[in-house]
Amino acid sequence: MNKLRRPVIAGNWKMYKTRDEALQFIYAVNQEVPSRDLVESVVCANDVFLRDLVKRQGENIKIGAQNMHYAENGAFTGETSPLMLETTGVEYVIIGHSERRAMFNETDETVNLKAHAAIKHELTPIICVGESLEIREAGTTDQVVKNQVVKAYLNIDRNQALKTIIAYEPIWAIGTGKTATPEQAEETIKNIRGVMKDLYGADIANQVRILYGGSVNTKNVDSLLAQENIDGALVGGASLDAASYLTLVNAAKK
Ligand SMILES: O=C[C@H](O)COP(=O)(O)O
Repeated sequence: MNKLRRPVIAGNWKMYKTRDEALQFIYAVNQEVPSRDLVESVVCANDVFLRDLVKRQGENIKIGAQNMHYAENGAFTGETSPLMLETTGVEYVIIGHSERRAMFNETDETVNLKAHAAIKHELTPIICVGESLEIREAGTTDQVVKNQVVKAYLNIDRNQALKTIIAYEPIWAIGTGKTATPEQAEETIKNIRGVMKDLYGADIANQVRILYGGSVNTKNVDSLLAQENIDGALVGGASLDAASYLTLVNAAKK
């Protein structure tokens, strides 16, 4: 792909896979994923067996969580804190996925608090933004996504911003089989990079990785990653199968 920035392929397993299935996946891909110098290969799994996966991860694949609370502890029944995630050894955490925004009360404010908490605990936040179909049809995608990005990065400084990854996921493309065209994805991601430039300057904006997510699969990955500003993918369904995941990470190799 010959990318300016090191590509990232992050699988988001959502609420799929038992512990045994997850471990089998890791055993299957450990020796097969390309060197980390070429592509950052990540899978984000359920909290219950994160520690088991981290123990068995090879040097070229890393494990992430799919969410966390922003507080270090407190009366938050059922939640996982950044301190707790730290003890599992994970290196990444997805923040603000549209499913969490839609079903679990995630807001731009909590996304920002979680981004701060992740950075503080040396977890790489994969910060999700993206518009609904109504917004795209109304022609206000750029404004809405800009607003999400600005709010997510409130009081995050330049050095901290460098430690983040953004995932642009149009809600209408998630799990629907309806991928944004490479040009649509590139246009919005270029706009996001412009927002980062306004916030932090060109040097930072040019280093932050921005991924596309939404029905990425082995057939469309090449055309999406061929776009100048798309640095990888956040992948749901197509990350569940080891062979499919390996095709995606190999496609993203520099
Ligand atoms: O986090 C991943 C996204 O929700 C995309 O899911 P999908 O690849 O199944 O459309």
